[in-house]
Amino acid sequence: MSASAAVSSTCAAASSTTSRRSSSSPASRVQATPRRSLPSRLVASRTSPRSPVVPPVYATASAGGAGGTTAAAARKKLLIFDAEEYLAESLAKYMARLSGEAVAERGAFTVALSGGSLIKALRKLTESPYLEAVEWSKWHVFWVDERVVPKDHADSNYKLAMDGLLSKVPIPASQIYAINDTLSAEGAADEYETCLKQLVNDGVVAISEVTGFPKLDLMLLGMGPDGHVASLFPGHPIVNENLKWVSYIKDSPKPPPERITFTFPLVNSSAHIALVVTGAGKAGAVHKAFSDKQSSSDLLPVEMVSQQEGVLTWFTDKPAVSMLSSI
Ligand SMILES: O=C(O)[C@H](O)[C@@H](O)[C@H](O)[C@H](O)COP(=O)(O)O
Repeated sequence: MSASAAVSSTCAAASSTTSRRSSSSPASRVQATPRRSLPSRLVASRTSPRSPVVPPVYATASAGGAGGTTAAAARKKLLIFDAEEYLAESLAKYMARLSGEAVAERGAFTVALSGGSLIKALRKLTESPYLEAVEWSKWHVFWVDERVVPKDHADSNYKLAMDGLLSKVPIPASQIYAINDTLSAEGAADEYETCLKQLVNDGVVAISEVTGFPKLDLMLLGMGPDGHVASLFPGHPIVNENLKWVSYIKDSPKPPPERITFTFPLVNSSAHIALVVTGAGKAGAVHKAFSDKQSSSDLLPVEMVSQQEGVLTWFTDKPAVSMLSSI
């Protein structure tokens, strides 16, 4: 059995089996060097001697864009990096800062992962100084979207994250909320929502006073060339779901077809959202997302990412923004 399959925690089971699983998971077996509890401002200012953070070449709020309101635009930040290496370093620093702030404020850091290239971009978190400085024991990890496949399947976002990140940092296994891969897509989505409700009741997950939906500290999104985020695809009715926290699809245009996904009201209730978008294949969708000429009738899913509170930060590279004329 693979390392990722060995951790069989599901969202529903997590709260009742905390102590048993936390002592036996690959994640909890990681022997990090003794953690130095640094204030978040210090964590944020540290850089790795091997790969110094190189400032992004451009950073701004968009002139208009998704959501349309001036307030929403003012909370959008575009970071463009010369190399993926610098993006990864900056992303780790950003996450360490947010983690430090959330732990200081609420005693927990709630973060949702996507699949795809994002996980590779998180690799610096497994290295010094982040491995030692981040309070991993306070992390609660969710999936923005997940493919409905067994957890040890090559298509599983859980496996991807476990192999690339979660098996290398000491987050208690009971705080890693995988979907129940024995259920149908519908059943898994319902159970995941129930799990979130339980964690809201337990005070682990906050609730947005503005929207009434759960307010995770950080939502990490990738974007497809078609402008999809999570498993919210262009033209699919799921993008208009406004009641459920977690929903499902059985006809995803990106394989595999069956997935569960956070809905837009949940995504947009987050305290922070990071959109990690690299490569020339994404340039068209990035261009549309930053265009001033938007109409609500043809919004790409990425253009529907618009928080009620908090900041949306784009982590990009030059190829991804190559169609933005003002840069
Ligand atoms: O499970 C999934 O398919 C993802 O969550 C999906 O939303 C992904 O983030 C984008 O497709 C971007 O993927 P890339 O970064 O690999 O292009």
